[in-house]
Amino acid sequence: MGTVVEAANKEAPGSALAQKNPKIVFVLGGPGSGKGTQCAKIVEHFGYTHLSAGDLLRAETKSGSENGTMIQNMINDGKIVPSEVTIKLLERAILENENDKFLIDGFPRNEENRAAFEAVTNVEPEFVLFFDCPEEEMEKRLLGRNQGREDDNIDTIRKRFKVFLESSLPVIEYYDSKGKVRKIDAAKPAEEVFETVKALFTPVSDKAAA
Ligand SMILES: Nc1ncnc2c1ncn2[C@@H]1O[C@H](COP(=O)(O)OP(=O)(O)O)[C@@H](O)[C@H]1O
Ligand SMILES: Nc1ccn([C@@H]2O[C@H](COP(=O)(O)OP(=O)(O)O)[C@@H](O)[C@H]2O)c(=O)n1
Ligand SMILES: [Mg+2]
Repeated sequence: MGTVVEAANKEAPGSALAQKNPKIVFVLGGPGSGKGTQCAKIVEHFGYTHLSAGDLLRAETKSGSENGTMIQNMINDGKIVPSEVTIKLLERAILENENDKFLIDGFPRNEENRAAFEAVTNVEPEFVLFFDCPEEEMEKRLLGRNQGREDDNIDTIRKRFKVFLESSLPVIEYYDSKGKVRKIDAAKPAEEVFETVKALFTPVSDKAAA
């Protein structure tokens, strides 16, 4: 971890990303909690750009890049890809886009992700959406997802749940201690979940006017 963070610290103050200073919302929750589904709705209503770390990593495996095989193997085993790789993809996607509001879905997924991103960008998330959903509901959704994902099989799903509990929940706890977490009951139907989400993105002044 040291090397990524050290390198990033050197880069941080004048980096292109730090200069752009984008507005960022992290979207977290277990596999199958509905992150991608809710992000699509937020994009539609609130003009954010959705960046899914998993989608960026999957695209990279198909690009024939030197890291492709390593990324594919880690995804198939439910493991978290080294931060350096994921952050480069996120950084590029943010800089390529003229929008300055981003939903970063499925990142940071562990302490290394979190610390390295903070060091590179010097950017704090506005807040962190946490989709809270029971494991048995998430398992049911993942087994029914039908997006042709190689990691949506029961063996890999179990590994992903373990990684979520051991590595991702501590990141959520970290942001919770800073008062940044907006926890949402994600076990309800998607439209009902979005009603709660919507309230978080609607400015207080608009709510008063409505
Ligand atoms: N609230 C919900 N209730 C039931 N099914 C849902 C809900 N939200 C999403 N789904 C379905 O569950 C699966 C996983 O959702 P997805 O948004 O891909 O989750 P994530 O990105 O957190 O893994 C998809 O097939 C999606 O259509
Ligand atoms: N920050 C991240 C996000 C995803 N990933 C990898 O990509 C896989 C799929 O992530 P995803 O966010 O698309 O998965 P879901 O939570 O949407 O089901 C993860 O299980 C990890 O192997 C990662 O290594 N680091
Ligand atoms: Mg997803």
